[in-house]
Amino acid sequence: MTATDQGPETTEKATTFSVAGFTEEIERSTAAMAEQGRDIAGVNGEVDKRSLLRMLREEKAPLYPMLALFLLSLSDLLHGQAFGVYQPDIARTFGLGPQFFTTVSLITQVVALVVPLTVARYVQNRPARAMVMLVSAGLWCVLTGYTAVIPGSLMLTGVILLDSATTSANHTVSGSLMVDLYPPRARVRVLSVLSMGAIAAGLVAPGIVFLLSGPLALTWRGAFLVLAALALVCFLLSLGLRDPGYGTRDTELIRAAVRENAGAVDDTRAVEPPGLTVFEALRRILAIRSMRLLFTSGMVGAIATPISTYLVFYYTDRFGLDAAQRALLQGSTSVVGLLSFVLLAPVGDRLYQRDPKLIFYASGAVSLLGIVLSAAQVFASTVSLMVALSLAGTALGGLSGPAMAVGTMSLVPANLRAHVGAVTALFSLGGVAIGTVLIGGLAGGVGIPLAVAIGSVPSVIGVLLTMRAGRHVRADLDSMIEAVIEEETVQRIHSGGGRLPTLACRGLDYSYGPTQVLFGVDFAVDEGEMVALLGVNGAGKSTLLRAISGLGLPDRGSVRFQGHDITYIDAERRTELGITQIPGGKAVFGDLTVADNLRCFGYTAGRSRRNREAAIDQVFAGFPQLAELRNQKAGTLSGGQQQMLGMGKALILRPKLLLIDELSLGLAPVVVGELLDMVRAINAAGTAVVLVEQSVNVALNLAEHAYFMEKGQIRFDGSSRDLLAKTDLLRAVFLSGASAGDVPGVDTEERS
Ligand SMILES: Nc1ncnc2c1ncn2[C@@H]1O[C@H](COP(=O)(O)OP(=O)(O)OP(=O)(O)O)[C@@H](O)[C@H]1O
Repeated sequence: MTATDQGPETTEKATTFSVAGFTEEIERSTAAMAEQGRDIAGVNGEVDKRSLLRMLREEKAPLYPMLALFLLSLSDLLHGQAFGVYQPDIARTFGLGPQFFTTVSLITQVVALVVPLTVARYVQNRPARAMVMLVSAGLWCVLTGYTAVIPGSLMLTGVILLDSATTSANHTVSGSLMVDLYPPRARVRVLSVLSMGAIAAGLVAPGIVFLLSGPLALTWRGAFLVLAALALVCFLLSLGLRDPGYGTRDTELIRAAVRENAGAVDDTRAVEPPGLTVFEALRRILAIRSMRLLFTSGMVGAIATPISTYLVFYYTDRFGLDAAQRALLQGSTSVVGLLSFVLLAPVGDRLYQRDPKLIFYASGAVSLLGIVLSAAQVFASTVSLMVALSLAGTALGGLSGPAMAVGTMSLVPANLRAHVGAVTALFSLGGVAIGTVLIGGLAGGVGIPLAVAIGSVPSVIGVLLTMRAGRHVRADLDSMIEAVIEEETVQRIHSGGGRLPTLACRGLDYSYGPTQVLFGVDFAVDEGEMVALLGVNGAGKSTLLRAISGLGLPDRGSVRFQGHDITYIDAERRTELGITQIPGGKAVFGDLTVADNLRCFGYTAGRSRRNREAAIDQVFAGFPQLAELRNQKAGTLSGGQQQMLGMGKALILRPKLLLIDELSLGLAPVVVGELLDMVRAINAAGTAVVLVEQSVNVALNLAEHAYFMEKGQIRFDGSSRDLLAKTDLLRAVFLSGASAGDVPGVDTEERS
């Protein structure tokens, strides 16, 4: 539970309900396992001083996957390079102008947006990342080979698009696969080695292309054939790459530790977490505060992306650099980048292991320096100064690059890590689009030097956001680890024969914008139970219902339905799972007739026409008043009749959990009586009910189990009878003037 200085300190527990034990068991387990979880996840602050090779040997992490990942990136690079270099020759052969390539490139941008999200969703609950990479690499061979004999521009378009799709698919899964292949403390160094490999290959690839077109005098078709053969070699050598499964070297080990702690041998998962849709996965990732800041930082920072293109033009014009000199500058940048990885990546790794937030700060500092150096280039008076400034920026990149990439992945649940790249691409594409217009406009208007200086401002804001993200990283890593422990504890409780509550909310924090209104709320409802949720105006009752029904997302904590984590599941999917909410006073479609309103609920339940009409007849039998008004528009009904119609929703959907907000508000006692009879009948048929009420009488007459909320916290969790004895709590409700009824145990004097 979140410690907070707001609101009351403790929850009074008057009676122990079976569900209370559930939340407490999870609380105990997460507290007991947190330190071990951090240790397994490699974020306990201890720096592992073993050499990479020794660590990999001791932790039984083979080198082969690293080699395969390198070969696949090499293959990616070679065929990409070939397209880049031979584009003008291909264009000449088919009589194509730059228009053709810019149009195709625009479509590839769309592909690059759609494919990552689709692939990330595909692999979310399937360890198929190695397969995605190998299929992509296989297709590159075919596409590169086919390009050698390509007949015309139509097929060329197809090849370019398929190539872009497979490249995006490959990039989407590679980082997440590497993370699962190697132990947490080796990851930054493994990624550094792979990055160095990619830079080295980037230096060699142009040489190969030069060799093919220069000394060997091959046409572009011949060169593509040779490159296809090289890609084939890379593909064949990588065929042994396998997906080890999600979280095998972190979250699965934490789960095993929880099992061991519980003395359990059975590792089956009785309560499978429901898969998330793309939208739900995005919501899940964006609910992580540091990730939200990082994505925003990425978007804002990307505004400056076009600056590098303008700088190239600027060098060329100002210092008259020819192609060879530009290539030399490019080559030296790669060499400096390589050195930077060799020398600085180990420092970044140590910083990350000591405290992940340090790498966020270091990354911010490096970027800030990079921005200053890049802006200073436009004011350099000589080529050598300009080159020195450009290289100085690159020289620092190795410090934070790999550690930031690993740190970012570690914040996200294992099976959603492939989504990180996809979301990053989405955000930065927005930034690039803004930057293209902004920097382009500025360069034309005020000249390149001033445009570069002004364009650097968003980058500085991006840096500040990255540093701010660093402040939340520790808490977010802990939440991730806690969620894994909680998930496994639920499995243990279930497989140990324990009962899972119908609903269990744990440690819910909820905010509207900057205002936090729920503070560490624990709330559970047993199977078939009727629970009253009481509290004064503004205590947070409706907000809690929002988090349960999926109308709003908590900042922290979990919502479980029959053991399944549904915290980030869409409201409609919750309805399908069996959660229905009847919101106070606004439960109907005013423009539709009574009968059509009921039919709408029937469609939601996906019932057959016959069953739907039978269920509607049942509602009319329960509320004869509604039967008489069946063809009247719902908006013209009285408040009580509208509530009856709303209640019809529950009769038709037959949920497992029914949430009712303010049933009795403003209604005549006789109407309330009728509605309550129906609530009793629904509950007696097996539906668990949460009744949010301000009328203490109504709630406590109906429910045996009651919660009392105050200032966003649960103040009381126990039997209604015991709550009635808490006159100090109930007085607050009365003083708010919400109830007119008499409450046994609260005399008139106390109420005044
Ligand atoms: N959409 C919103 N935007 C901003 N603040 C909100 C919003 N909805 C509720 N709040 C605030 O959140 C707090 C909790 O409100 P909530 O409606 O959950 O309380 P409640 O216990 O259900 O009270 P009531 O019975 O008055 O609805 C209140 O301070 C309220 O002003």
